[in-house]
Amino acid sequence: MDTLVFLGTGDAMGVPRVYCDCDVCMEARTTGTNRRLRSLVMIEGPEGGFLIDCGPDWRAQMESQGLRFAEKILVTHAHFDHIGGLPEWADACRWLGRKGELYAPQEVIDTILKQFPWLARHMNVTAVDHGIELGGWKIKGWKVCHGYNGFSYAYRLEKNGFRWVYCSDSIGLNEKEKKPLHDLDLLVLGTSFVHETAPYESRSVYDMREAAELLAEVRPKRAVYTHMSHDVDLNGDIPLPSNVELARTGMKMELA
Ligand SMILES: Nc1ccn([C@@H]2O[C@H](COP(=O)(O)O)[C@@H](O)[C@H]2O)c(=O)n1
Repeated sequence: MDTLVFLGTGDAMGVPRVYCDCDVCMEARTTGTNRRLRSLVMIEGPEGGFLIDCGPDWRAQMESQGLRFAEKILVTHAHFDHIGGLPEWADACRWLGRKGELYAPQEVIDTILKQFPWLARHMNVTAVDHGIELGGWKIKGWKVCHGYNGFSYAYRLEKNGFRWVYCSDSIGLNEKEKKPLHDLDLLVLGTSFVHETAPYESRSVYDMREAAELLAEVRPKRAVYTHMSHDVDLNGDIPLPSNVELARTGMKMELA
């Protein structure tokens, strides 16, 4: 059986935010329930495992699991909070004398290699625009609106009849972008805020009110929210649809 492990559940700045003394950030610094590294998940299973994304907390996330090597990483988009750990991964590949396998859509690969041109010396890079199979999962990606910050990709994964989507960075999806979100056993959705009050045109990720509307439309059996900022207090009483839970650092779920 495959397991999904949430190694990072935070937004681009993580929790606590360096500059912030709010209650959630202070709690994150002390007891730590709200301590959140940048969003990254690991899929583990008998046919092999892989990571989705490789943000700047990748090193700490590997250490937290006692992992010494990541062989395969699938990337959603080329923003710092999702690719900032790639140079450290490349260094690990170099010093271990092993090639990593990096997977992403071609336009994402182009941006990554422009920013970190030496990566290609230490890893094989594969475009996934026509789909890919990893760990026995049939995976199809599609481009999703990331609002003010441009675009990201979401991935739909299917194996042994279990269907789930990882969509960490999106907002205001149109009908075409929503289509692969139907008939899901699990939707992992990024929701940076409970209720984000910034002007819509300055925003880049769903908030939890908008996410509830999306879920009412696409009706996954279950949903997990991730990519959460310091607006989200895991000790608080956040109104959520009955089939939704909030991801916690280190949380594991069976994908069956
Ligand atoms: N072209 C860009 C634009 C933004 N970034 C980084 O992405 C993060 C955006 O945060 P979200 O709330 O939209 O997830 C932030 O770390 C920006 O610095 C980038 O790398 N490239």
